Amino acid sequence: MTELLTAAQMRAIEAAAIASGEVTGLELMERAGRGVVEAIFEEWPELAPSWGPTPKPPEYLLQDDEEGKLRAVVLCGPGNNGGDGFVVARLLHEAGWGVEVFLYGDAEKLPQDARANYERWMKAGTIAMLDTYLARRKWGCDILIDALFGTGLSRPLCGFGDLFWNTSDARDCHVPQFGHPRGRPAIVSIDITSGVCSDSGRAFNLEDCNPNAISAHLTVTFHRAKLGHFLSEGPQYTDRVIVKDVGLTLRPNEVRPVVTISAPYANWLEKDDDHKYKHGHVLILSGGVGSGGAARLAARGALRIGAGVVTVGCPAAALVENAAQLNAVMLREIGDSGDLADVLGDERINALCVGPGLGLGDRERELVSFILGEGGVKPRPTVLDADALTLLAADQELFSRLHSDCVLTPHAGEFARLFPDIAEKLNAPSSVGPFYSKVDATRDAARRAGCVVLFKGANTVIADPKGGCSINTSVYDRRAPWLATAGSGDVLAGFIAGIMARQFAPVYAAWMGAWLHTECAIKFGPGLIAEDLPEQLPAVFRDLGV
Ligand SMILES: NC(=O)C1=CN([C@@H]2O[C@H](COP(=O)(O)OP(=O)(O)OC[C@H]3O[C@@H](n4cnc5c(N)ncnc54)[C@H](O)[C@@H]3O)[C@@H](O)[C@H]2O)[C@@H](O)CC1
Ligand SMILES: Nc1ncnc2c1ncn2[C@@H]1O[C@H](COP(=O)(O)OP(=O)(O)O)[C@@H](O)[C@H]1O
Ligand SMILES: [K+]
Repeated sequence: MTELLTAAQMRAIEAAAIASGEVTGLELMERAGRGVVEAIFEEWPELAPSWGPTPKPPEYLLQDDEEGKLRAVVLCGPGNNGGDGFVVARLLHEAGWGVEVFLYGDAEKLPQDARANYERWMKAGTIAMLDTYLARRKWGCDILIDALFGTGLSRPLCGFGDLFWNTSDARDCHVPQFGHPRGRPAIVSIDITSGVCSDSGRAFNLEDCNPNAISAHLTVTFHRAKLGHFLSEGPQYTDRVIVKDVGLTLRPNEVRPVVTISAPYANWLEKDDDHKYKHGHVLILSGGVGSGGAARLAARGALRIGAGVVTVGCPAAALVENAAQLNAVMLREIGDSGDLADVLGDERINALCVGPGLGLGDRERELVSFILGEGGVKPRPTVLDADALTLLAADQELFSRLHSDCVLTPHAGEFARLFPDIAEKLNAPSSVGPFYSKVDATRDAARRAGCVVLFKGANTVIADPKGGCSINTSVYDRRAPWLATAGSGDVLAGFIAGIMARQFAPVYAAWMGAWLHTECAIKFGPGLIAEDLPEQLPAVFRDLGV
């Protein structure tokens, strides 16, 4: 589990540390710059001063640099991100590199600590204006440091993205051992790639200029990753994010950070030596003839994840079709709410899953309404997905009966139907940051619904009504785009219902279900179809030590 911070939270942590006398701003900046240089040498060990024979620089560099030095270009902005850049320039220079620094903005207006590091750099080298670098249209370096803007960027930039498409010496820059096949230098962003909002991951866009953000091979951030590294377009602008410790202590009483979900403990998932009903009984409602596939996928997911018993309920006409496809999963006729009341008379049924392939007719509305307490039925932990979400979106009275043991699992389209105003705010073009993020939207939705909301996508955000929020990341080393395949959401709904049947609170069931779902996709790899997902669980459990 890793905490992810907003720019305001990071500033508050830094300010508290400085105010307490624990550290000065200047020392923090020095640690940040040192962290960047360390990360560069860790990422490309052949560049580190202690690494064996001096690496041979590319030929074009030898022409204008007889000493055969490695070269860095550092682009510094007008704030403290630029200050970090001056520190990196100085440290690389001390390590024997040829370093050129270009400044965007007015040196006289640099904030105090950045100004101090500007002065220190000026004793070692020179500074030119950024325009001269842009006009040169040559990379002229092995590593380019993006220290233009960090967490303080609040308005769109124009023109910096162009730098990466108009450079004539890109081919000459090809240095195979750096592993960048497009022939660019290694591009390293300090804190966050300039042009990306650190709270939302959205790029600051201006209509006439595209792209507006820098694309980096590596981003080095400090203390904790920022939300923008994971959300929205943020991950598209960097291949990797490394977090460097700068000696700050997070004060959890002062900030309530969003967390990334990590592997559940094995003992949470282990079963004790008890009988099947002690491991819970899930009821999944299915649609009519020809529409049972989604419920069957959910049922398979619920059973594999460890529910003791799983039952699918369907109309009489669909019994034969479902019976032909189900073995370990049980089957009951549920035509209307009377049938549902009979089945729910069995108190051992302790988790419900409703929505996948359900349908949108009167029968289905009646069933969802019954599950949500109409007629006095005891509310049980319930996953509402797919068609159940569409029914909720169309019926305010139904929506108002959601309770704290519900989990809503919308994808972006369902989210927009359920929470149109929130989705509009999330998708509205905006030029002033920080932008409203998927985290903000999911938190607002959970507060309104009064239950857990799991907002799906490459990054799935899970929020509870009290503001607790976590992200199941599926980017960087957990990338699994092949999970976007028909029916995979149905399996996820089944996973969550199965975990709730094992008596985990809805929010834990949501985050464990989402994490295991991605893990199953990673385990299988490309070519995955929804049916494959539950079948990966035994191997995933083995890896976890369950
Ligand atoms: N505060 C601290 O003590 C530390 C800060 N650190 C660094 O400082 C960064 C944050 O510094 P700042 O808050 O100064 O923010 P930035 O350096 O990200 O930039 C803020 C500056 O850019 C200007 N600006 C914003 N949008 C602009 C635009 N579109 N065009 C032109 N100018 C624009 C602002 O008016 C402000 O002057 C972090 O990302 C991190 O790299 C690190 O050195 C660690 C210590
Ligand atoms: N690019 C992606 N990378 C990783 N996971 C993704 C990506 N796109 C979608 N997913 C995941 O795939 C699942 C798709 O669910 P959903 O949209 O409900 O599909 P369906 O209705 O076909 O089952 C969700 O769990 C979602 O988080
Ligand atoms: K930056």
